[in-house]
Amino acid sequence: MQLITDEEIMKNHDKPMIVALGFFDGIHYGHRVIIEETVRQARESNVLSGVFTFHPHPLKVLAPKRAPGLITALSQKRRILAEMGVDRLIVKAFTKEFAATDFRSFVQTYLVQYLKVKGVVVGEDFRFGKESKGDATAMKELGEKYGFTVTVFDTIRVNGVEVRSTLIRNLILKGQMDKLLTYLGRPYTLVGKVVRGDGRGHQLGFPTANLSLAVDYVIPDYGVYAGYIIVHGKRYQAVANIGVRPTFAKSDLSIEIHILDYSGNLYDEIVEIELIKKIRSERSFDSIDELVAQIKDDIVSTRQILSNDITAKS
Ligand SMILES: Cc1cc2nc3c(=O)[nH]c(=O)nc-3n(C[C@H](O)[C@H](O)[C@H](O)COP(=O)(O)O)c2cc1C
Ligand SMILES: Nc1ncnc2c1ncn2[C@@H]1O[C@H](COP(=O)(O)OP(=O)(O)O)[C@@H](O)[C@H]1O
Repeated sequence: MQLITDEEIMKNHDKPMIVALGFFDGIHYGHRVIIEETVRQARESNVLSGVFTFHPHPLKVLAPKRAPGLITALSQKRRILAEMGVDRLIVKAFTKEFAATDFRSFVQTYLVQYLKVKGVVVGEDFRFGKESKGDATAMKELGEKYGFTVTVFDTIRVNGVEVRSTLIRNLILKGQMDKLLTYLGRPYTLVGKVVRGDGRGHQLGFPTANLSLAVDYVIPDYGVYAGYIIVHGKRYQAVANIGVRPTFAKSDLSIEIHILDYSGNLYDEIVEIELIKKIRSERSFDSIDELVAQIKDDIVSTRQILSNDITAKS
């Protein structure tokens, strides 16, 4: 998959393309339907398939206080889209200046003049251009004017529920990872770098890799989760504590992962954790012995949960 960013967008691309437009945070089940249709149409018409997205999240620029936590970092979107067979990922830097572009000139300049778009695929709630004045109806009119097709999808439902990024975010916030799988189509995954902590994990007998997150992710409900960690492309069973470690009178957010049946140095490695199921809430223990006994129990629960895990890849 070819990545096209800012300056490269403003060139004349000669190969025609059918493009899905949106921020696509999470690339959840609904997004996948839109993107799969884009790839299908492109193959049928023998043109390139593309996803046109923005970075960072528009609200991060326009109203930072209202910006939601992210479900996917750009690097994750990139990998998922490549796996889906998308030919081009176009990432437009979202700036205040760009946000002031009239929706007609966005279409005329970016889609028609530079990208030679033959078709556009969007969800019914897609809004674009200055003050979000452009919508699906406007896109259809512009399609007729410039000669590209416009496919508009109603919001996709699963089990009668509309799948939206907000729904996914709320399930993460509530720690409902198993329910989330239905709507996201894969486990919630966070990318980060392993940094040094207080060195207490080894003393407890359970070393924990401390994750410094790559982006402002949606932070799951504080607690202990069974899941996996991916290191150098290899997947290990793991148990994660997400919270503030009240036992040690700490208050900053920490994401700590103990990897089952593993020893090795992970400092400075970029790793990915997949959260499969919440085991319990984080709590304060009266003694280290009690915490250690509970961690042992958490590990037993983790093994049991992962032995029944439908996402386990053998
Ligand atoms: C499975 C697991 C569960 C944990 N649960 C809690 C908890 O409920 N409350 C708490 O204060 N610390 C808990 N911890 C401890 C901290 O997350 C952390 O491992 C410990 O403070 C060591 O920190 P360090 O890596 O910075 O040395 C848990 C650790 C693990 C591995
Ligand atoms: N099974 C394991 N799970 C997690 N980290 C491990 C494991 N074995 C070794 N390590 C290493 O130990 C480090 C964590 O040890 P710990 O005593 O908790 O120190 P810190 O407080 O710096 O995180 C990890 O960052 C990793 O490099």
